[in-house]
Amino acid sequence: MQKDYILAIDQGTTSSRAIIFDRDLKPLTTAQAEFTQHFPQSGWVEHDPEDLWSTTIDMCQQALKALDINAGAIAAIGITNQRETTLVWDKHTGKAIYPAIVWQDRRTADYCRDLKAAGHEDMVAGKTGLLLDPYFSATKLHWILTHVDGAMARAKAGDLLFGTVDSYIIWRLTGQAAHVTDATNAARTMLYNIAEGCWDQELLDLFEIPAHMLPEVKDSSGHFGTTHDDLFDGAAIPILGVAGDQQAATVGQACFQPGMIKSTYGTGCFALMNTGDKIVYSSNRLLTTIAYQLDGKPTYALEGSIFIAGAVVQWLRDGLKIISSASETQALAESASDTEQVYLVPAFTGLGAPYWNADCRGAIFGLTRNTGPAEIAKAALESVAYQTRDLTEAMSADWHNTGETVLRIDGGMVANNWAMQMLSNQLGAPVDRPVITETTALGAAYLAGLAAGICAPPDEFAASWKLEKRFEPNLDRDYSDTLYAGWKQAVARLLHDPES
Ligand SMILES: Nc1ncnc2c1ncn2[C@@H]1O[C@H](COP(=O)(O)OP(=O)(O)O)[C@@H](O)[C@H]1O
Ligand SMILES: O=P(O)(O)OC[C@H](O)CO
Repeated sequence: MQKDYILAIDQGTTSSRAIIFDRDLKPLTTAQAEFTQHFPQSGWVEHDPEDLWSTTIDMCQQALKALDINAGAIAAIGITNQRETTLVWDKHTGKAIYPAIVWQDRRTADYCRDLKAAGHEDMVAGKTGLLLDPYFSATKLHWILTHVDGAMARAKAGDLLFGTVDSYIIWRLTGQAAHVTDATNAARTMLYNIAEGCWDQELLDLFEIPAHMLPEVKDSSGHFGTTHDDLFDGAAIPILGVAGDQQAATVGQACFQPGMIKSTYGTGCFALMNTGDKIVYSSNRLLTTIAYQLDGKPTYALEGSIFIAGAVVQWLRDGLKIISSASETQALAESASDTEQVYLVPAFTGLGAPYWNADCRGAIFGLTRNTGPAEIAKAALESVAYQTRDLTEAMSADWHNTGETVLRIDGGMVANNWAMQMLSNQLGAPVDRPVITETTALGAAYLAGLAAGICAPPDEFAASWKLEKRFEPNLDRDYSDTLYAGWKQAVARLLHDPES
């Protein structure tokens, strides 16, 4: 049978998606299902592993049906996923021993504080490129092993396996045959030495993790396993591409040259700058990570992670109820008074890069009797631009790039022209929106297609990247800087900086 399609699985924080691409990487159909978020205690976020699996497999079946094709026509599967989220399962029964602890979960904040106080942060950061924060998998995995009855003993006996979401989905897709991950996902666990390209014994000792629970780490494009006969009418489909979702978006945006930046605006915002084969350690509280690994060679990136971007717009809709759909924010911002300068700092769950403060909470500054929904909506959109400028300023301080920086944007929020224009004004640089904004799935499909021999090498793929709209700065630079200074002051007040 002619194998004309690539199936990309995007297992995200709030939904699972399956997208089928043709051989030219044109998306043909998308199936998407949301699943329940569990918040058992303040600061805790969990997913039911069965939900992650069942929505994923159901969406694959639904996409095949929508396109009316047989699974046998799929040449390869590419997987991309919410990163850091931690699962532990029994290798004999396949059953997870605890819900998936989601990347947003802050339950290990005290443990991280203790490890910092004991002086481990420099060693951890030096090996992993990450900060000692609950965000990453290691402290979540330690929590499961030390809080679930008997878990540590079973792990030591070799009965339990650990994985990020990609590993868990592959384990199930392959009928429990493959326990693998890729280097980009491994780089988010805080157990992986990004310079040496291996799990690190000193880190495993620190977090008390038995090495044999860990998956084998592979290139982002290569053979991860083959789907089990029972799943797709007997078709054995090879899984040929895997990358964490922000890294997959970096690939989908063809940010293959050092200095290129992509920024994805979904629930949160994640900006990655390619730093080539150089590991750049941040002096400005950014993360160092692996952007992708091809032919055994890692390409590194600096990453800025903002926890709330599009979610602030959801809050306007579901919390404040001043809009009924996200797109209304554009007209509201356009109609807002020029003389009111309101700042909204959306620290609903603390602040991520470059502040890394888990304890602060959101605030609105500058309210007057004239402040209404339009000014609040404008301030919400502006907060996304200011937070991105925080990241790009930190990136330029870490990476002394002489060329012009262009930011490639994607994610649901980039549909908002007002917000993207504001972003360009704040950065004082062009902002490029591509024709395909489903770049995460595109990246996963490309990695799979590359290994399948269907897709062209990276330089040719990069040449096929298509611009839909470029936003250029159109506001006086001094005025933009004054607005940004106001934002910095608002954040300083929130963090109780005595200097503010
Ligand atoms: N026109 C718009 N203006 C502002 N925000 C938007 C707009 N359209 C979507 N969003 C925001 O984008 C987010 C959805 O983007 P998406 O990439 O699907 O996110 P995720 O993959 O994280 O669920 C939502 O938080 C939504 O509020
Ligand atoms: O699932 P998303 O798109 O919210 O992405 C989550 C990130 O991978 C967390 O690091």
